[in-house]
Amino acid sequence: MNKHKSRLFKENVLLRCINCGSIYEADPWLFICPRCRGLLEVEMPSNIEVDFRSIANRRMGVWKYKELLPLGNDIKPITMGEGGTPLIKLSRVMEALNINGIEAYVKFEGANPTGSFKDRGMTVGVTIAKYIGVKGVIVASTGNTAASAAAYAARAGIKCIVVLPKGGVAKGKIAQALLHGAEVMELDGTFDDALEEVFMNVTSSNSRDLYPLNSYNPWRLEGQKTIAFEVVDELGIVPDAVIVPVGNAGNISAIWKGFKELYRYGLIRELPRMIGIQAEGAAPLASAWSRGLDTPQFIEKPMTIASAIRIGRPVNWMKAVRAVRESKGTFISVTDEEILESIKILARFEGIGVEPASATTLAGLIKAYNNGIIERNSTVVLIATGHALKDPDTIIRYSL
Ligand SMILES: Cc1ncc(COP(=O)(O)O)c(C=O)c1O
Ligand SMILES: N[C@@H](CCOP(=O)(O)O)C(=O)O
Repeated sequence: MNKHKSRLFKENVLLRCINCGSIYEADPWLFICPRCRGLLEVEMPSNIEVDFRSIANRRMGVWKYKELLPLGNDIKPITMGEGGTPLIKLSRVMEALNINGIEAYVKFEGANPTGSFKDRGMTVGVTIAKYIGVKGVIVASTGNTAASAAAYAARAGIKCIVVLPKGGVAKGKIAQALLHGAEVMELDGTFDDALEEVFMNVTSSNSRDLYPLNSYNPWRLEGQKTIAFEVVDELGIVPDAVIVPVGNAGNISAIWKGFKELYRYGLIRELPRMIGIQAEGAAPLASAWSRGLDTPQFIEKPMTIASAIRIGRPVNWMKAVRAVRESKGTFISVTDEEILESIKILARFEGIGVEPASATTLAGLIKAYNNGIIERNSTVVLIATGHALKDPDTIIRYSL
């Protein structure tokens, strides 16, 4: 029997506060800077021995890039082969929309085991939860985080508690959480209220029975940065722009972190522009951006048909604003009508079925092209975050 437990984190992995820059030792339970209450981000070691060619024979997916993840090399992951999602070139859509001179791809995250990009984060987050020996995991959710946490917790043999905004979650996602045995609690209020409840409970309690896996947990976001790795690995170039739906704002931050790390390790020579898309009724970041404000104006009652991104107080707003600013990108808002139309276009012209939040990316591309934000001869990747089957009611209600 091996008496020495493998190290949870690689040597020289640290946590850095994104607000005051304080540095801390890697700690699975540290989420917020004790000095200034800013969010933390994982700082990877300054050099890493890996390049895309040396791992070319490995199976695609999150763990293909294990050298670029903070977990110790001997840690056994809780995995279902997540990641390695298709990168689908758009052709008929571009013709139909008369968008010329742009090469556009959809990174179809709906092909993950539970049908959304959250699986990339959960494989890392639940692996940590299992290693540290908690009884279970806890999340607030608009649905996909819940479905994913529930499935990975089931695979790890631990509990999962999900707190959902009552009436605010698409049916497919609630069904998944229940199917995988999660304890589902509904709260009268918004997702933001639910997240605050979970956050306050976890941080104010001394108990370490339940491990929180929302995106204020910087370790979970490490799994999501592999979207950037896969895009470069498969395309063979760095796209000019990456278009990402923005809700709690963790994913755009994680993807940008992934690109920056590739750059820092000398694996790429350019960086893409990050374009974050919000739905008009839930656009604290896009509306602040368009007014030239530094901080978002939070929305008490966010409203959009895209329930996954019906979020008024994005917990990762500071990371996301930094990603967009550093990358010389932008935030854009799109209407519900534009979202519905984009679902239909992707489905009819390319056979790609996405949930409403994901369709913001095509709506955003159309706007960005029409406004000259994306120039001719650009290569653009749209991150289609979740599968159409997540939200069948919207498809039927709007006769899509
Ligand atoms: C399908 C889907 N797309 C986009 C998002 C937005 O991602 P983020 O919260 O990381 O901004 C979410 C969840 O928030 C989601 O479930
Ligand atoms: N859309 C999300 C909202 C929660 O985001 P998280 O990244 O903080 O978990 C969901 O699916 O619940």
